[in-house]
Amino acid sequence: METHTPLLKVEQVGIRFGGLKAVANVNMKLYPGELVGLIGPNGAGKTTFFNMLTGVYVPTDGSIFFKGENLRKQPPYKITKKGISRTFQNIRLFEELSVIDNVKVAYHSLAKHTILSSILRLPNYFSGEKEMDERALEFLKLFNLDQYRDDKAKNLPYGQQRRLEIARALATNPELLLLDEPAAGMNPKETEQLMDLIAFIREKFNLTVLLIEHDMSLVMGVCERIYVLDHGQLIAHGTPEEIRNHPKVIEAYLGEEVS
Ligand SMILES: Nc1ncnc2c1ncn2[C@@H]1O[C@H](COP(=O)(O)OP(=O)(O)OP(=O)(O)O)[C@@H](O)[C@H]1O
Repeated sequence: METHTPLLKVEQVGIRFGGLKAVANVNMKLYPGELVGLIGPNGAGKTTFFNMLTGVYVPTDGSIFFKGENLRKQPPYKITKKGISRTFQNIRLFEELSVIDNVKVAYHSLAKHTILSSILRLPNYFSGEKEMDERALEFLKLFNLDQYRDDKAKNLPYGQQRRLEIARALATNPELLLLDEPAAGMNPKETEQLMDLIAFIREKFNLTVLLIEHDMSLVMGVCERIYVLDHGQLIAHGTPEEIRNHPKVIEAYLGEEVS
């Protein structure tokens, strides 16, 4: 694995909010095709780390390289175009839009037709729209959401909304997919199906996936490697087996079940 060039290289990254060091000295390498977990107790800095990877926050220290390019001060939309896509811990769908439109908005910027041709309803507008409909529908089918295509996103059952968020994140053609607690609020069966789906889309779309999860047992089942944050610091990284038995991890999760 170490012989490949990393897709993502994070060097000594940190961020302060006033006096609070939310994340400090984090190093991480993700190689193409890996499914890697990022775990840690509440408030450990996991979401803040995602926010730095996606340009929502500019790190106070360190560098983030994606395909060799420094992402410093790149705005979120440019980072998305470069190939990093994410979902959020709290679902962020366009609630009033239909299920299919939630997917279509994600890749509207990649559409071939121009604004003028859509205003004038020129033929390439219709062929472009048709192509987008077909592509969006393919994503929906993959996620078993096609039967809901015209329903408002807010009317989907909770578990389906979570799946729709992932479908939308995929529609921007990412190479790196960041999933922030995708199974939050799901029942065990939905969670298991979701983990299978994540493993499947990783293969199908040649993705590298970084998965935030609070529940250790869940990440242990699907991830090849795991990074552990606690109080903003990386306290361990390794295989699930190494993490399971790591004294610092056990200490950080003291009082919680490490399965
Ligand atoms: N914009 C901000 N301003 C001030 N403090 C912040 C900001 N964003 C995050 N923090 C703080 O940074 C720390 C890390 O928070 P973060 O949400 O990244 O943790 P987390 O590991 O994702 O937690 P959880 O598992 O509960 O989601 C917390 O103390 C949080 O209050």
